[in-house]
Amino acid sequence: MTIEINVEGLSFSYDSRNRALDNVSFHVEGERIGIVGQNGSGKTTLLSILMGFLKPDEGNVTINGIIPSRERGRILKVFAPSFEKGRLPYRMKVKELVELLGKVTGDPSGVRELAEDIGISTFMDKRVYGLSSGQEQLVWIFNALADQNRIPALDEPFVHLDIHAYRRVVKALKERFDSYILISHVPEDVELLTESLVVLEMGKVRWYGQLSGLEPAYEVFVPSGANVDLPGVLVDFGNVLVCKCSPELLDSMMKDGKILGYKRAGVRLLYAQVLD
Ligand SMILES: Nc1ncnc2c1ncn2[C@@H]1O[C@H](COP(=O)(O)OP(=O)(O)OP(=O)(O)O)[C@@H](O)[C@H]1O
Repeated sequence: MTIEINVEGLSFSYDSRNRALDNVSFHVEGERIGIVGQNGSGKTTLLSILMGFLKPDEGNVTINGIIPSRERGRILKVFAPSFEKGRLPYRMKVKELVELLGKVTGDPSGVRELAEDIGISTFMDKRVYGLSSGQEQLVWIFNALADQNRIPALDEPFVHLDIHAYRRVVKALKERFDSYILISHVPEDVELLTESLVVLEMGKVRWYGQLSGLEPAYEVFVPSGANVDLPGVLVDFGNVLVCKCSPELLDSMMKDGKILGYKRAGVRLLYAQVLD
């Protein structure tokens, strides 16, 4: 399902001193929407407004034609949000939550399969208060992915996850859902997992649009002694340099065998420019 978000002149303050969102306007449309920005840039606040948990001080917001501040019940029928600092019933055992979500969604076997796939079946007998941060985060993600009829809206879902859990969650998300909203401060996650993007900085929108419209760019890893004409050096590790690179330059450096590795970095470079 396509997600369409329209935001016009949105401002929100938690207190009189700081504006968490300051006259924000953007339009994004697509199946997989990313919201990226540095710490404190307003990502969670924006998602809380989109999901109807906070009311804008000023401005207009619609998501798939729904006005979240007026129609919270409707929003939560369409979207399943998962926040980084969520609240779960603390005394509940994980297996009780799995059973409950099985009943609520009417798909107990699908829900048990999801629990298995993302790895929470290994700590089913624990109560929520006894979970590690990563385990608790997995339970939150499980909660948001349990109902396949709702679109997950995930706030920093990978922060506490180890590489195995990260891979399992990404696989479950991509296999089960065509559409989702993903908030992250990690540009690589957004680049790999989304198609349409909003970049926030200090409560303002700095860029929005389709990732396909971004110029392809790479970061290459080069030994510092290599005799190469290097473009912008981003990081100097002493023995290895990380450099910004166009697709053409990457191609010729690869033919010359002069690089140790490379990765796609369109969003990272955009993000760095925005923050410069
Ligand atoms: N409950 C709150 N009370 C007061 N100020 C808050 C509250 N929650 C967030 N803020 C402030 O609002 C601003 C935006 O915070 P928000 O949590 O939306 O940012 P974020 O981009 O999600 O950050 P992070 O990547 O660190 O999670 C920050 O300056 C933050 O200090």
